[in-house]
Amino acid sequence: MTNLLEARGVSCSFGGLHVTRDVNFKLTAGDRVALIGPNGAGKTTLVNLITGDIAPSEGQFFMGGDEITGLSIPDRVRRGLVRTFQTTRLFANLTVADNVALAIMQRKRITRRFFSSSTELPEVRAEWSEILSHLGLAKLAYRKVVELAYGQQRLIELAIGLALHPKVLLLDEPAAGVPHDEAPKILEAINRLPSDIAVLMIEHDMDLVFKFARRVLVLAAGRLIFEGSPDEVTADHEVRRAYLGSYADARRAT
Ligand SMILES: Nc1ncnc2c1ncn2[C@@H]1O[C@H](COP(=O)(O)OP(=O)(O)OP(=O)(O)O)[C@@H](O)[C@H]1O
Repeated sequence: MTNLLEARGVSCSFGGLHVTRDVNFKLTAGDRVALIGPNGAGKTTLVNLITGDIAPSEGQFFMGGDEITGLSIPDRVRRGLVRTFQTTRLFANLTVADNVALAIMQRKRITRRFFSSSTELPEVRAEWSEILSHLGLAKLAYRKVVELAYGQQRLIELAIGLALHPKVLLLDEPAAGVPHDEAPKILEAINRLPSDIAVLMIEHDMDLVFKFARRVLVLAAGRLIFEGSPDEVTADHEVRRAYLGSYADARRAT
C-alpha cells in the first residue's frame, strides 16, 4: 500500500538539546494513529517537523514516494498534509460558514470578492454546507465563532481541516480544554472523518486514544520506543514504565 507519509531517520536538535532522535514511521490510507508520550517527549516538535514549521537536522519526509523535506508549509498543505487550525486561529467574529469558506477559498485560490458574500458563491457554499452537515454542525453555520462553546469551536477546527482536502490530517490534542460532557462530540466528529485519509493524533487522554486509535506510536525523550495496537502498548513493560504507569494498571485491573 502507498505510504501517504513517511519519516526516515528524522532528528532535530535545539542547540545541544536532542529533541527528536532518529524517528521512522509510515502512515497509509485509512490509518488512525495516536502519538503519545510524556510531557516534553517531543510530540509537538515532531508534528512541527512534519508540517514544515521547523526543519530537521537529519532525515527526510516523503509523501507518496516524493520527498517533501524541503517544501514550504503551504506546498505541503497543497499536497494534502494538513494540521488542524487551533481555536486561536479561527476568525472569532466571523460565522462558522465564513471560517470554513475561507479555507475552501484558500485551497481553490479564489480571491475574496468584497462586493458579494464570498461564502455564498455556489461552489463554495456547496462545499462548506456538505462539510458542516457531515460533521453534524449544519445548525451552527450562521453562528459567530465567538458565540460558540469551546467544544464547538474545536469542532470547527476539524471542519477547516477537511476544507483543505487532507490526505494526512494531524490533530494536536483535539479534546484538550473541552469540558467532559462535550468530549464525546469531538470523538464522534473524528470518527466521521473520511475513511481513506490518514489521521495522526497527539493525545494525552488515554480513553480517547483507545476509542480512536488502531495503532499507537510512543515517543519518549525524542525516540519512538514502541509501535503497536492500543492493547499491545498497554501491555508493554517499557511503555508502562516510561509513560502509562497507573493508567495501564487500572485498565488491566478492569
Ligand atoms: N524552539 C525550541 N527551542 C528550544 N527547545 C525547544 C523548542 N521547542 C521545544 N523545545 C524543547 O523540546 C522538548 C520537547 O518539547 P515538545 O513540546 O515537542 O514536547 P511534547 O511531547 O509536545 O510535550 P507536551 O506533552 O508537554 O506538549 C522540551 O524540552 C522543549 O522545552
